[in-house]
Amino acid sequence: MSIESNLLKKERQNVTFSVEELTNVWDGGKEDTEIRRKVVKVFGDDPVLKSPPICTMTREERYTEATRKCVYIFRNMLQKNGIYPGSKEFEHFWNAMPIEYTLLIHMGAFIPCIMSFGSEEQVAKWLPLSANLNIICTYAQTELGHGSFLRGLETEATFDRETQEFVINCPKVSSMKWWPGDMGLNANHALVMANLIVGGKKYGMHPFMVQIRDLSTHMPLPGVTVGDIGSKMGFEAIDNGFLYMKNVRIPRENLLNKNSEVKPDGTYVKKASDRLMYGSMVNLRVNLPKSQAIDVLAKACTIAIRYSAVRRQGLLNPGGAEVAVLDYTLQQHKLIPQLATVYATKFAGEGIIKKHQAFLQNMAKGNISDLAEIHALSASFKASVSEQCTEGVEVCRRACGGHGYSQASGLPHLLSKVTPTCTYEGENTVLYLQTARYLVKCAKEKAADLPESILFLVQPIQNARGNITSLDNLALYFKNRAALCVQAASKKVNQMSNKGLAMHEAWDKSSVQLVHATKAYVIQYIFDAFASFVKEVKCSKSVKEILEDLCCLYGLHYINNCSGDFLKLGILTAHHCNIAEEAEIALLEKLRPNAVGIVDAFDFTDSSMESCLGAYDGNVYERLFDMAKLSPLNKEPVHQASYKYLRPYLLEGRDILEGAKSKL
Ligand SMILES: CCCCCCCCCCCCCC(=O)SCCNC(=O)CCNC(=O)[C@H](O)C(C)(C)COP(=O)(O)OP(=O)(O)OC[C@H]1O[C@@H](n2cnc3c(N)ncnc32)[C@H](O)[C@@H]1OP(=O)(O)O
Ligand SMILES: Cc1cc2nc3c(=O)[nH]c(=O)nc-3n(C[C@H](O)[C@H](O)[C@H](O)COP(=O)(O)OP(=O)(O)OC[C@H]3O[C@@H](n4cnc5c(N)ncnc54)[C@H](O)[C@@H]3O)c2cc1C
Repeated sequence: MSIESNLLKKERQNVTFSVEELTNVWDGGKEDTEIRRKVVKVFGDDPVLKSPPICTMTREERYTEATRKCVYIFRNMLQKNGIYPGSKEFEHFWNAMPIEYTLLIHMGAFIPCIMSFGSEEQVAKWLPLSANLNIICTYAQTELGHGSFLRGLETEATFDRETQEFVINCPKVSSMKWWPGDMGLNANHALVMANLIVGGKKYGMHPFMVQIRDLSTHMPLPGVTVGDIGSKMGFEAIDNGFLYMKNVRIPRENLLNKNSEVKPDGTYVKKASDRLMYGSMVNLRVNLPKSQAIDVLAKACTIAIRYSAVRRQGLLNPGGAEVAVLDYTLQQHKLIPQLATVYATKFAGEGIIKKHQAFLQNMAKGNISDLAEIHALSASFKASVSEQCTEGVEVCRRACGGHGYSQASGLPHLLSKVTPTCTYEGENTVLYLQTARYLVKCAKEKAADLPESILFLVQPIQNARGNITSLDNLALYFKNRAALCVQAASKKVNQMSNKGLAMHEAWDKSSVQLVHATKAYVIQYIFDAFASFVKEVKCSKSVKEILEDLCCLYGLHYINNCSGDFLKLGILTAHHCNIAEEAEIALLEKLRPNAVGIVDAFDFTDSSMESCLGAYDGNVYERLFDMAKLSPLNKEPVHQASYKYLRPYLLEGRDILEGAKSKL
């Protein structure tokens, strides 16, 4: 056993709680852990799902491998192993997925969309075809020229009464669809968001099913120009695409018409609120943070903490032995708060998923009264979580020094996976502003008219009592800060508008404060949800203590990072801030011996991380060397480029050196 493996073994011997029990809490119960492990095992044992490490493959190989595996998973594995949407197994399915996958938009965005936008007949037609991969469909909303401002989308769907068809057109280069996943190479259909035009009148954005490729040859259909947009910062296995449509005709029935319809005579019938057009985005904003951001940070923490426990560099005691870098307070200050973020966002996110499910049940009965609240909550939650996780993964990457820059660490891959979560499914600033709009409205309402999650905005500020680092007091500080920030931002909007500025100008001039206030709102939500979870969870004293410490650390770390705000608003004094700072450092020291145990509890398999630094056995140096040997550049002892371009000068060098030698 290597020295490094031994070091991790010792770390595990010092853990003071049951790792298995914390895994159960993380998964949602013992039974869930068993189900997740069963699913992970089925995937892990299957030889068809084995691939070379991604850092040894070209983009084309990565796309091909990911497509091969995903077709196999979706066509052969899910049904055979009882992994159906809605089942417990399906909830844990993301944990088992290969490190790179395609068909994500088809399965994760298009299928939920057809179910929310399609009539019963349309769902009956398209759902089985798409579930069986008989058609591959992308979600084509964003255009080259517009992504955030959906009213600016330019693609048109004009009704032709004579032929009972819609004619789809991208009038300008800027109107072509750009970015949709699975569209460049795999899709033969696109759910196109286009402006509906009937009899010269514009009705705004509507969803249309458009066939883009021939069903037998897979060649683009007449009028369709489609392809891959090229290499990106990450997502290299995915064929994000462009789609340019010129006079593409589709039958009238291809307008997804659960919420609105065009009758054969051209009459436009609106059946439900326009807002439901945005429903698919709410659905993804609620559901994607867990698999695309929180789990990504959890993996980065696992890699960085295991590595920091075996990486020995420098001395703490002059004359003593070299220490693991995790023993430095500053390394703990980088990494352990990231663990707290993983826990806080995961448990807060579960609350939002439950709220969304309740909303969907009410919507099925025709009640959409909670739409504004769930939109505001999901928009700011997606924005805040993606931001926190992206920053966290980069902290983990840099905390691994030089090796964190190597693809072999697995960290660059995780960073390039998490960073676009700040952009897709709504650019974060744009989403924060959406929530701000809701908060400013709520701040003017009477308590009786507000949902419980927002009541604190209009209630009197309460003072904290007793220990300033208790979870109750921390929750109160966050609530007070959010309420004061929202009130201040609303006041600024009103003052500017009272001075004579038009509302949109007053809004823009206040937007820095509005986004700041929204961030304060969503952090209080996350902290409150995590603190409530910690209070209520049934588990042993030792596991509860870990969760309480992580929750307290989440609060303190945040407060210490923006203490100026708390001081400015009069919520904390300088004395309180000093106490908070010392309390955070004390918590880091307390959690340090359990850090490896806490990341072990995530229970990630080595193959799900593909990291030489983060493997369970801690054998980092041998793994790095083995991976370097697999580099395609090492295939031959002399690379052609060195031979071709350098050799003439090297030969000159040889002659000079050997000439010098013969003169001696
Ligand atoms: C398990 C599953 C995992 C799956 C993993 C998949 C991985 C995925 C991988 C990658 C996937 C990537 C896939 C992709 O990236 S797909 C592309 C995603 N694109 C976006 O998200 C675009 C972002 N832009 C927008 O959402 C809109 O244009 C906004 C909202 C910004 C403005 O728009 P607009 O200018 O038209 O509207 P308005 O501001 O006048 O507001 C009008 C009113 O509407 C209300 N409103 C606005 N929005 C919503 C809403 N959503 N629900 C309910 N209500 C909403 C709003 O509060 C206001 O209400 P009120 O104040 O008047 O009362
Ligand atoms: C990896 C990836 C996958 C994607 N997959 C899909 C897909 O499957 N389907 C699909 O349709 N789209 C997809 N997209 C597109 C994505 O949804 C958009 O890029 C996203 O919505 C942001 O829009 P934008 O690019 O127009 O940004 P812009 O809005 O142009 O943002 C540029 C800057 O302008 C700022 N800004 C914009 N509006 C405002 C405002 N009102 N106030 C203040 N600041 C503002 C933003 O904050 C940002 O700083 C994907 C994108 C990526 C990166």
